[in-house]
Amino acid sequence: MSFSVDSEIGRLRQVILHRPGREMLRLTPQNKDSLLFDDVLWLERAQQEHDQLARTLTDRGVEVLYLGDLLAQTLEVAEARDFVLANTFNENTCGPRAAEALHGLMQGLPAAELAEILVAGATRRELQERVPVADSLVLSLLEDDDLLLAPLTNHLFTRDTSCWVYGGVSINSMTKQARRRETVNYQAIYRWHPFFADQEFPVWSEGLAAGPATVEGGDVEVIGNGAVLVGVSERTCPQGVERLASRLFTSGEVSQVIAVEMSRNRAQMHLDTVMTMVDVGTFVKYADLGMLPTVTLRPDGAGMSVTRHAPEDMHRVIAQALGLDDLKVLTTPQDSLAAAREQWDDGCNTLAVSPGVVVTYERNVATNDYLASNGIEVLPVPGSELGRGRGGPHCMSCPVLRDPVPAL
Ligand SMILES: NC(=O)NCCC[C@H](N)C(=O)O
Repeated sequence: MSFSVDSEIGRLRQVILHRPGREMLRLTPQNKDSLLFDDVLWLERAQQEHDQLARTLTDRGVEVLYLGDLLAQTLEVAEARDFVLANTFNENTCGPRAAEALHGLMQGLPAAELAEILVAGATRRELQERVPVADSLVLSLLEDDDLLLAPLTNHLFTRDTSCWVYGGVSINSMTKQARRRETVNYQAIYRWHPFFADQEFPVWSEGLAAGPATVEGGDVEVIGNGAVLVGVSERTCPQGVERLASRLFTSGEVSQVIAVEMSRNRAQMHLDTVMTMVDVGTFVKYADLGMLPTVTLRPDGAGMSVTRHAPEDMHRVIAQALGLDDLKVLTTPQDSLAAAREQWDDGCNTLAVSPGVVVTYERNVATNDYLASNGIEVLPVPGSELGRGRGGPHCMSCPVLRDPVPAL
């Protein structure tokens, strides 16, 4: 079988999710900001909510692959384990003394236990109980409950760290320190997990190697017809977009990339926090986003052409990329206070399971009603706990396989 995501809305067949786990128990009022959460969360309830998201998908025939399982199975492969450990426990991250001891300890753990620690992180106490290290300056300056290995609380948002674009995957270099180690885990999974290792597919970005040319998957929307929409945002920089575009153009699979120039702020950290595709030629869009400048990149000989468009042309530019005269843009009629609240709660962050059928957070009542009144089938899921990390169904899902959208 091969993997392919050639639209945002084709029938979803396979998706990677991450069920929140013990990493969330590390969140405190003191560290939540650096871990990119707005509050601590109640893990059991978050897991119930997440299970309901997964059930909603499986009820629609979607196969759910869990990141925790993929990582554990990957770590059974010796080369994968070496790669992950070398990029997690090394002299730059732990200092030479602790790195040596921890590397040795982790090499000996069963794969499932190691996978759990890599995501949940580890405190000085937890590590010292297993392998006492007397000569580490790094460990000696930590308190017992300080985290030497940070928890990966944002693995929950599987969309961002890797994203499938037509027949290949972009393993992304992440902007925020709290998310950089997620990339290590995905690089190992895509290279060594038998599910992926046995297949041929292009890798548009090899993760860590992209360094400061950051792209996050929440900014990448595969709108179809050989086009990709990418937000230039708080998280995705122009260098990253240009690099991704040149790889996509070389493959011949993509004929244009439209970069959307966004403001840089946390509430709108990725394009999918303000705008997602819900049906053929149809987007849901945050009321106060307005019209944004866009830049169209197209292959041009060995290079690319770069065409800037005024903000008022935003919808027309996207429509033309889809071969349409205009877009249908669904913007919930509500005052800007209500609109800002629903945007904060990921009202526009929908995950399509097929054209015109989307999973959304149930709390965004006005947006959900508006979508339904425009013929979109809404599958609401709870998100009171999950939403504390500022991501909705689109952020929490990495589609690996979608059917092509049937011709109208
Ligand atoms: N695509 C998305 O918008 N993902 C949400 C990511 C939330 C996460 N707490 C972050 O700040 O990166």
